[in-house]
Amino acid sequence: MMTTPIISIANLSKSYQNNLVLNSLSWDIEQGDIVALLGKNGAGKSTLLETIMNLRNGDQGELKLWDKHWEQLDQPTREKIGFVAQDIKGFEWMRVSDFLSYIGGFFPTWNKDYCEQLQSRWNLDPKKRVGDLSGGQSQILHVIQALSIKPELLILDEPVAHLDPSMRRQFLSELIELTCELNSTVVFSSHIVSDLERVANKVALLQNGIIDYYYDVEQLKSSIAHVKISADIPIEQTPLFTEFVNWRPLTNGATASVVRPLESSIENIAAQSNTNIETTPLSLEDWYLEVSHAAG
Ligand SMILES: Nc1ncnc2c1ncn2[C@@H]1O[C@H](COP(=O)(O)OP(=O)(O)OP(=O)(O)O)[C@@H](O)[C@H]1O
Repeated sequence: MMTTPIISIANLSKSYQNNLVLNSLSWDIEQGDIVALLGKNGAGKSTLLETIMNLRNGDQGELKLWDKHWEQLDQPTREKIGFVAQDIKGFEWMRVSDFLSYIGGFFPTWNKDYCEQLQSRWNLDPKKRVGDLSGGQSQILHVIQALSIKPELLILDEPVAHLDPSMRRQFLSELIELTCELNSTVVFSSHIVSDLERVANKVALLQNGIIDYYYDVEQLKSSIAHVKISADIPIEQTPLFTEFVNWRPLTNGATASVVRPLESSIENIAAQSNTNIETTPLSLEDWYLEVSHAAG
């Protein structure tokens, strides 16, 4: 059954002076998905997420949330969206509890009890001043703020960037568990592959100004592999092998990496190309290295 995507982007472009950051990017995100948006530093993740949030304007293209342009979204719908920007400053003199009640005052959907539960769950001291929080605690504060409206759509720009490695995974998985209880759709950016494992069900890779890869995580994990093709002669990459990158012909075959789910099975490809193909599974980490290397 076809459903309307919760976020629908068509041919979105955005440049800063001569720097083309988004290049006719199209992307649909379905209701209920937990999407990890990967991309190198400077790939344009913040630009994309802030454009989705209507905080930046694209130069061209179309963006719809719940099948409506921003100007058509009514206030109750806008209040179903939680957003955590990358670095948030301000209100430094306020105590955590005062800050949260102040912000809560702007949202009819604010759930005070839930907000307090989250503060104790993540050990955020309500008496501390916002300006005295560590980078990680400040991120937790803003995630609590975004969750306290029980959002239907939650957009997080590098939500765990300031947490130490042991906390990153734990906090992210608790956060996603909570959003699953709320049935929220979540998009979070990161440049670290291990952040998405066991947390996201979809992975998107932003590079060269487009969503170059967008797959179901499990489907992708079961497809990606390093392959060694054996033959009597060097094998060049042909149109049959579009899901492969880093193709290297050898005197007796070739090596390459499968980086997208294959249209046909490896056995079929081997039979069609009259070769023998050995595969070694790739980790998502290796996949990310291979695809970003291939993109240059
Ligand atoms: N306001 C701005 N004015 C000019 N250039 C900008 C502006 N904001 C971003 N850029 C440039 O656009 C590109 C993309 O930046 P963006 O912050 O969207 O990337 P990112 O993927 O979020 O990076 P990171 O992972 O480092 O946060 C970078 O080259 C950046 O320098």
